[in-house]
Amino acid sequence: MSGSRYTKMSSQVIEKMENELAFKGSCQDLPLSSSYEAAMEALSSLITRQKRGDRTPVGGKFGKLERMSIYLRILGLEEKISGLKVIHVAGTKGKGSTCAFCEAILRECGFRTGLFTSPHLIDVSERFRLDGLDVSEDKFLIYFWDCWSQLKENVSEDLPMPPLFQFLTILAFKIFISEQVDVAIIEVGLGGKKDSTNVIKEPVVCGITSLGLDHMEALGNTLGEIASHKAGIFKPQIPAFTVPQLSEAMDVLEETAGGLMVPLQVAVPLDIQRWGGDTLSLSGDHQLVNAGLAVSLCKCWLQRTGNWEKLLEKKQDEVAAGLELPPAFVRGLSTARLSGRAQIVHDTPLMFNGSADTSENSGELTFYLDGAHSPESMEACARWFSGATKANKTSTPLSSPPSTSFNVLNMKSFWGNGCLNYENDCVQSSNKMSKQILLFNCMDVRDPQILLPRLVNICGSSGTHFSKALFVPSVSTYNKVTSGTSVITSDIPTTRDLSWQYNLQRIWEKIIHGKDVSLDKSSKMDSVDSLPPHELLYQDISHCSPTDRNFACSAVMPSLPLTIKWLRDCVKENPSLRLQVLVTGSLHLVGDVLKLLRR
Ligand SMILES: Nc1ncnc2c1ncn2[C@@H]1O[C@H](COP(=O)(O)OP(=O)(O)OP(=O)(O)O)[C@@H](O)[C@H]1O
Ligand SMILES: [Mg+2]
Ligand SMILES: [Mg+2]
Repeated sequence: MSGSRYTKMSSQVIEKMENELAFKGSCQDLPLSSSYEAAMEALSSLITRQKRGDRTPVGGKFGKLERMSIYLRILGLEEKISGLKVIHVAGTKGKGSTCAFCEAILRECGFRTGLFTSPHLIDVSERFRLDGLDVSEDKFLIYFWDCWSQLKENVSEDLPMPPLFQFLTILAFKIFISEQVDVAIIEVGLGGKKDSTNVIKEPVVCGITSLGLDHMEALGNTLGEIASHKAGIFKPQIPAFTVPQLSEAMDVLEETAGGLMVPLQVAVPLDIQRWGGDTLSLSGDHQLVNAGLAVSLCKCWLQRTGNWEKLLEKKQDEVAAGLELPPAFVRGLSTARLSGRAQIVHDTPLMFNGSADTSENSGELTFYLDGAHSPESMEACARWFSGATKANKTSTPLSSPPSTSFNVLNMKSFWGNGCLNYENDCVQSSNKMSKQILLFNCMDVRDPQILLPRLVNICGSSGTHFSKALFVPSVSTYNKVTSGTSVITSDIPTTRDLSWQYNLQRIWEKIIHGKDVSLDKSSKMDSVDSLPPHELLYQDISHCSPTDRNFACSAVMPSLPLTIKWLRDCVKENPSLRLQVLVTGSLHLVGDVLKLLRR
């Protein structure tokens, strides 16, 4: 175990460089067809056309977990998985965040970490992190093609290639085992009992995050049924933690735990007054619940692997000085990151070092990105957005944003508690006219009749009102796995069907006007002329009229790249404007926006 990573830094750095070189060497031997794009093509071929909730087996005579075991055996991984010291996390909402907190905490404690989360936003490699960083392309390619070719050699009618998520799970195990991580933090894909990740037989500890109604087509219609799927990750006598739940869910968790002699405890949400840090790196009140769970999971993991006492020995002074948590925990909770969840991106022509300041000639454009797509998460998202835009109005604490993986000139991006700006920006901001804009899309399996009113009501109850809503199709789809370098064109496909977006708009207008409004629109758009005039954004809500052809409260936008350009042009044209754009409803949409802002 590399418990004292920091003291051995120099030799480890050398070793790492040697490894990377060795990797590069072996990559050069890969045939051209084994490039990253080819890997994406291969992955895309694993996407099953099966509708969610359709339970007919997608191939072969074996059950899903049975197949997982066979694949792992083919790859020689089955035995080795038991050597991984796993934290396994299921739940409806907060899995990724909880896992990200756990990863950062244990890395700060000095361990080599592996983190497997889903879904990804921009590039599939985001799903696999080693020591807090997305797996490098070189390593990804080696492990990917290794798994791919071995499985391809062994497929048969009874045992076809695994579907996408199963393959990605196998790949995660392959990477973490080969890279000899000290801890593997594994997020369940869907449910628990039947999830591909549930081949883990003896995790160190299990976590169940907030439970709610989602994926009912696969998991059942009641909270109890859903809880029963999630509790399917419990293993005999292995400790488990959850968060405060409704009794309908908690009863089922307790019952399942009882049957397996699982000691199940409820982790208390983090007390922000007493935790010893400044701000959590992931914002929103709901993150206190996730952080509390992560603290319990990590503490348990450290105890069960014999490292808790060691950690206390080293840091006893600080802990004795009255801090609630060991300093490594505080550092982890203050730095964990997960893109597209309550993420703020300041899209200005300013550079990070502030040297190219042209903002006086331009308005401000800030994106608030949150991939919420279920009713509960939409509420959490609404509360966060209201709070974050308010915090900005009163120009509260000014601190430097944490560093980010983005390194682009015209974008500042960070994860924070609504503390948006550097000092200079706040002064400039004070005389700008703020407008809150919604940029929304959701998949047609979601119910916008629930999502949109929730968003409007929660925001409204804290005084946040959207002056406009823009409905736009996402660029990426479920049919293709793309890489971060894949091109997003601004062309509008002539055949694009926007009827779903018009449907969203109709629901929106009904919420705003309190009655049905008839829309006389063709559901196809094929020209840039279809973009609304910039004035749409300047008018205030009192000018909105359901009879106005341009629907002043909302607009359907023909393409996302054009929408971003349109927003940028709007603020360029109007220096006194400050647009705060909430992007939500779909992780695809959020990922696409992030991708477009990066360049
Ligand atoms: N504890 C929570 N309670 C309610 N909503 C939450 C909670 N944690 C996160 N969310 C909301 O859910 C969204 C997704 O968060 P996160 O990625 O942590 O969850 P997840 O369980 O991994 O979700 P997914 O189903 O997308 O994999 C966040 O953007 C936020 O809006
Ligand atoms: Mg989910
Ligand atoms: Mg997730």
